[in-house]
Amino acid sequence: MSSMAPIASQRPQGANDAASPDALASGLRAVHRAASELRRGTPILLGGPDGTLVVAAAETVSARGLRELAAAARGPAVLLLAPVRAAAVLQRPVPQALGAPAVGSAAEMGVVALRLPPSLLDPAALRSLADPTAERLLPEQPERTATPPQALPAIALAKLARLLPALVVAPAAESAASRLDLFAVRAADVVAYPIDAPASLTRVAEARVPLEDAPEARIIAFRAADGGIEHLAILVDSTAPTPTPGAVPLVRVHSECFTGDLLGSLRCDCGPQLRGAIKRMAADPAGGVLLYLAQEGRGIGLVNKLRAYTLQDQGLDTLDANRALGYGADERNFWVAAEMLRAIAVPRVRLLTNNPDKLAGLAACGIEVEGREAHQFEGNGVNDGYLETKARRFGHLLT
Ligand SMILES: Nc1nc2c(ncn2[C@@H]2O[C@H](COP(=O)(O)OP(=O)(O)OP(=O)(O)O)[C@@H](O)[C@H]2O)c(=O)[nH]1
Ligand SMILES: [Zn+2]
Repeated sequence: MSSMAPIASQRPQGANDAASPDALASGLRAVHRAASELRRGTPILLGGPDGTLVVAAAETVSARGLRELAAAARGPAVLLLAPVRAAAVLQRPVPQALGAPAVGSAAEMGVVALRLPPSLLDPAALRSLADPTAERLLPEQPERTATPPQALPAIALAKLARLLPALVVAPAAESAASRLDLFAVRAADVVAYPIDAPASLTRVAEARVPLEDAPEARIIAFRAADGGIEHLAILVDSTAPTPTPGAVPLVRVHSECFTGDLLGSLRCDCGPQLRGAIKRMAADPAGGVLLYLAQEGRGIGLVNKLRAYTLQDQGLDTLDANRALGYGADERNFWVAAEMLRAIAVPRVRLLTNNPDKLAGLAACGIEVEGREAHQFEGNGVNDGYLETKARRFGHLLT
């Protein structure tokens, strides 16, 4: 495949199939730009079939952003929160259906709207409502109200921006976009993003990078049309005495973990899994491929992972900490991995993992998973509870 050709070989059903490559790229770019606006505290417009919302992130919005939001609105602002966070803010128990939803189930998603009295339309109060690690006494309690249209895509956009899924929104006035120079994005592009972004990957660079445990390793970088962070494929040639090139390779799908991979954090098992996978691939007669995906913190981003760690120090486990922030237990999908494997002509794999969702996820994306090899490391005294939670609540396979 030419290095600049898009990899959109097998776009899944449900994506915007009629879209030309140009339309696809402009939709992706618009989502990425809207996410950046939210990250810097600026409101955006989110347009859908039932009208347009003006949207700002509770975590980042400034007093100026709130004034811009009010100027663009034709109705009162409400706060959108994920159901588990809303239940905490309202000081009510999490509804039964949400107490123990299956990982990745529809019950994990959802959105609740709260009316915002004027005393809470203030950046510090909004941050406190959004962030369970930054709670403080508020002058008033918000009340539940009707959920506006486009609430779900709005929450999805906050998650793509790796912000807390907590948004101040209001119905937008007709002329808001032109009058106030706010960036506008279509809800349909936000919804299609998780599938369209992997379909737009291109190979952008490749180099030989000898590694301590794999002297012949090569790294290939892939970039999506949104301009986001690149994903990497690390090709590990076999150093076994009798290599069998062409045999089904060992593949590890590894989500980035700054703390574990780079700093040697003892909270997780990512560092040993990363280095251990490369060592194992080099020793395997078939060699291997390690896909290093820009999906820090199971897709919630480093900042939210640090917040999740604070909640874990207060007694929650890794799964409930994600949910308390308003995120699902695992926000990843593995389309990116499948597209990268297709691009390097590896349609069949032996997968190095304990995670049954990775096996199912890759298979659902068209990769033939010929077998699984366990990739288990002993606890280190700090991560024992984390490993136990992965086995008990995420269903990780122990052998
Ligand atoms: N949100 C969150 N993410 C975490 C936590 N601990 C580790 N991670 C992230 O989890 C990801 C690591 O998961 P993977 O190495 O793909 O492993 P896995 O899903 O456990 O499956 P295996 O293939 O069996 O290792 C990385 O992105 C880490 O940053 C945590 O407590 N909270
Ligand atoms: Zn980790």
